[in-house]
Amino acid sequence: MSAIIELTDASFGYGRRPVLTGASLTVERGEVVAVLGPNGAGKSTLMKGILGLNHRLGGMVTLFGTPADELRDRARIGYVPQRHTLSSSVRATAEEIVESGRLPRLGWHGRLRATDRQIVCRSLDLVGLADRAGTEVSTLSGGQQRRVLIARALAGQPDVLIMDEPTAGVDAASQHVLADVLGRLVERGVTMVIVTHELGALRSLLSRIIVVDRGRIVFDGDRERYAARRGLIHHDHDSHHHDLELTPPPGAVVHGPLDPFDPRGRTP
Ligand SMILES: Nc1ncnc2c1ncn2[C@@H]1O[C@H](COP(=O)(O)OP(=O)(O)OP(=O)(O)O)[C@@H](O)[C@H]1O
Repeated sequence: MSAIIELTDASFGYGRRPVLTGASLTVERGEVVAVLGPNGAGKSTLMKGILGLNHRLGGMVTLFGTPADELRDRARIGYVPQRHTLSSSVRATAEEIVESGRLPRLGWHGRLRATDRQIVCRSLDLVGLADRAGTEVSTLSGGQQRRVLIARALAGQPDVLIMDEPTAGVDAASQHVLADVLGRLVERGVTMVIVTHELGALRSLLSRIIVVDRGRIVFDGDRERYAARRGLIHHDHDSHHHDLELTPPPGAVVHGPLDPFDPRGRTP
């Protein structure tokens, strides 16, 4: 069976400016991959690159065995963007928001049928918000809104869920609830790529860890290998990254030739 995501020497950026270069990686069905790295390293750029939301400046992206540009069924990839909560001006219930995630799956008639409604209910249930279906989202907490957005992505029945910092900016209690939600998805075999600053409660769920630093993938391995190499990782306490701020450790996976450009050296 083909890999869900396959990048071969891929470079992504904005306009013609490269931000992440020489990225090669494969995500197989059922894997749960964390993407770690300091602020501005290029983690979101990597996610957006996979989704085709920025410019690919080189290399190949293959999704479900098809070159990304030729993939018709975009709904196969669920995406929960970074720092995304719902605006207080959104007047919709949790259920209505989750229903909107079902739109790409509706037939020509464009109406929700009984099976669609069941999927919407199940998605809300999976994120622990079944009892809030009729609640206005603007009255929900930040953590609950994030869960509504995860449910919206799930309602599209994606083959892979890409989440950019699902636990960022929510309180500790909500972080644990979110980790439980992700745990339930792992039990169901949902393939996930999760950008995160802290492995924290997610650690036990992960099958692989990828580290991005200064626009390069500098580590790609399982939890054991990551734990073994962590000692080689240099901590920077000025950063709000609790897990790491690193320079490429010896033997790290660095694809392609070293790149002279350093995104952090640039003026915004
Ligand atoms: N839309 C954009 N247009 C131009 N440059 C951008 C854009 N988005 C990000 N960048 C630049 O790309 C670089 C990497 O940013 P990116 O958001 O990918 O990092 P990140 O690792 O996700 O950081 P963080 O942990 O802070 O979210 C930064 O220098 C940033 O300024």
